[in-house]
Amino acid sequence: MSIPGFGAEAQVYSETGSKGLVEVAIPEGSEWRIEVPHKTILKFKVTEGVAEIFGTELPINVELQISGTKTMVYAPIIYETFKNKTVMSNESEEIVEYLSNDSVMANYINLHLVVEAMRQQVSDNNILNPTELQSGPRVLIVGNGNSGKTSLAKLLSAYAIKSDSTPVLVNLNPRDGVFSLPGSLTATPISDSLDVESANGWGFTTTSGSLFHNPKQPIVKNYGFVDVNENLDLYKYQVSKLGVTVLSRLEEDIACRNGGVIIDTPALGIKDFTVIENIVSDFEVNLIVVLGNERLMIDLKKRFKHKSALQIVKVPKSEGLVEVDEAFIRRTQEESIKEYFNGNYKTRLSPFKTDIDVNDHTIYKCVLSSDVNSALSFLPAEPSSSNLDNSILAITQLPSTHKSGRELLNTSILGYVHVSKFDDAKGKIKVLLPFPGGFPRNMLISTNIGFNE
Ligand SMILES: Nc1ncnc2c1ncn2[C@@H]1O[C@H](COP(=O)(O)OP(=O)(O)OP(=O)(O)O)[C@@H](O)[C@H]1O
Repeated sequence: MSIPGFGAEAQVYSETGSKGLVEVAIPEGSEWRIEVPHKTILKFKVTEGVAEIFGTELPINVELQISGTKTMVYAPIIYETFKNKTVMSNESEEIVEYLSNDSVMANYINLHLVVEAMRQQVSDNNILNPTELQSGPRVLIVGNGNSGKTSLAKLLSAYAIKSDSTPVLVNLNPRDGVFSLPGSLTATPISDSLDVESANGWGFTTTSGSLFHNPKQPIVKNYGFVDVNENLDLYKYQVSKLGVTVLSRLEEDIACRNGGVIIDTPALGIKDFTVIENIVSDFEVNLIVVLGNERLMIDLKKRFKHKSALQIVKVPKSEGLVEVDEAFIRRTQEESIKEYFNGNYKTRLSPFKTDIDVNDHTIYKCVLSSDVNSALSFLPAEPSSSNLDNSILAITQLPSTHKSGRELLNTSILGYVHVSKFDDAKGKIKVLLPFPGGFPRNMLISTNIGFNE
């Protein structure tokens, strides 16, 4: 047996007696890495000690279910020499799981402590000098694709909650859809724990029913595509509008002001410097965290050398990162869309199907940069079954009385509906709403996000 803290060897305990139940003891500082395919469910519970998934502490003796995910359970402390235990029922050959003591979590925890110290300094100042209020750290996470940016954003958010801070989490990766659907850019004040069982590990937004975790309420900007290069001008525009909203939230809300901002991004390299530069100025970023890319850190330091207040640090990438292919990403997006309307095994939602008359609504569509001269616009959509069936429509905050598509650029999104069928003859759209109620007479945007029920 190895000594905890001294390169403890991974150990998976054998059967506990009941069929299919396996006990796993996770040594302090080790990770239990798990890959569960879609449609396969892994049930497990922590029976002793302390275990967390990207910073979110798992409850003791509560069975959890995860599916369609690649993740890890981390044991941060020694608990009675080595007894951070989980029990899992693993009857599927397809689940990959192993223990590893090669973890970068200590670096990430240190990063959290640095960020938390910045918050503490700001909150002390804001108590002592209420006339000269400062804002907490605005942290931008950048790196290559699959470098662990989202995992680090989850971890910094989860640890911030544990430290009683309320940061605003900004997701600028339209592929993910955080507390919203893919295609959106969101900013969400985080004051309660994340739901590790949800489709993408973040959790639910507000619903009509009760939830196990407090729902999070994001401000949502519609981009409408999953790839930032589909319409880079529109992407940058929406990012800057979101920046204005976030900074004004910080002005108004002292808890968020002290908590600062955590920004997750799509894969960005030095060739995307203008995008990074825009984000830095839109969100008044004062700390850039580069994930495992020395060259990018050095290049950013050179380019930003005129900004003395901007710190740029590098943290290592995890060895546990797994390649996630396009098919897996698409399935995860589908699962999060399904969850948005129907909930999951713990939270059953009651989506509502209704018909709306196309003549009562104004529908605009997102445009590809390659299709138009000015990419900064939404164009009136010609409703037809070929472009509306099995698609997602965004309901904007703008009443239908507004007649200009230009104003759509400055509005936010109330929510999304799914179009299952458009009846060309009758001009009726069959839509699925997340919860019952009248369909708002607001302007609609047809997105490029498709979904088959
Ligand atoms: N230590 C770890 N052990 C096991 N899996 C991990 C670990 N860290 C991250 N992962 C998984 O690796 C995958 C890629 O990580 P993540 O999504 O955080 O990267 P990313 O840089 O945000 O990716 P992208 O650029 O595609 O948005 C995810 O499925 C994540 O859950």
